[in-house]
Amino acid sequence: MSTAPQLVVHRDKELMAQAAAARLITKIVDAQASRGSASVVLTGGRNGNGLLAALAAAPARDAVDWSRLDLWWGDERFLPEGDPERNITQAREALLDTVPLDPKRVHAMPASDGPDGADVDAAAAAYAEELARAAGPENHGPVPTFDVLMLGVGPDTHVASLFPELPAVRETDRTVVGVHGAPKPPPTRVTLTLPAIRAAREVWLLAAGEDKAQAAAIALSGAGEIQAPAAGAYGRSRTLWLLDGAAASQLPRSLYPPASA
Ligand SMILES: O=C1O[C@H](COP(=O)(O)O)[C@@H](O)[C@H](O)[C@H]1O
Repeated sequence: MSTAPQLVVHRDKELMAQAAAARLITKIVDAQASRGSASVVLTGGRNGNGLLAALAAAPARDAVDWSRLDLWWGDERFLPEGDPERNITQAREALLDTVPLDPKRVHAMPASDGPDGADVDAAAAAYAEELARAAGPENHGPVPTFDVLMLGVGPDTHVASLFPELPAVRETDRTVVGVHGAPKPPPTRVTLTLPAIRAAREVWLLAAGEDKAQAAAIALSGAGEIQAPAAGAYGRSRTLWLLDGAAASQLPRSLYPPASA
């Protein structure tokens, strides 16, 4: 069942990143207190990396037990290990190299020079198996119940590497698929599918900047998920849109009324 989106609009993208980082720290600490460990799915893109950089700069980051955190990715650009355009390379630079993570709990999506070579579909299947191995009987299917799954929203409403009208966004069975011919470079990618995204307890969609305004308005105004993939991203218990004022500027008044004078 879908959870209705809740909106939080911050003044600007810096404040949004700082507030989202604070929110994430609290979620991780709470999950570790109640379940022993936490699992978070990271996103690439400007807003996702902004959040990680804000987290790296937050003194409260020391409240997290980094050794009891599983990190997964929502999507990856299918490029060689260490390529500066890979989402994990950017995440390492922004945060991961500065905190004491357990390397066994950092679940990178495969690279194009990994065990499956340039076969992106085999790489996607391998990641699906890794997720399935991590899922326990308490989970609802072949993916763990992630505590928080974050998604950047592209100006075309794409989330992860689910682009409008491409086959990946229509996938109802597999949890991870290879993407061929993405409109945003690089064309070859690996992505979680909507069913895998919806296994998360909380899904957070990050949208800051004027170039996200139209996408946010479309996705939050009842568009279909095939045309607007962000509209199909929701969590089991919560779906949270974290926006800045610029990204919220085209939302219908019923969703985001103008502040009273
Ligand atoms: O290519 C990608 O783009 C989206 C959105 O990125 P942004 O820079 O427009 O915020 C991102 O969420 C995704 O993970 C990434 O692979």
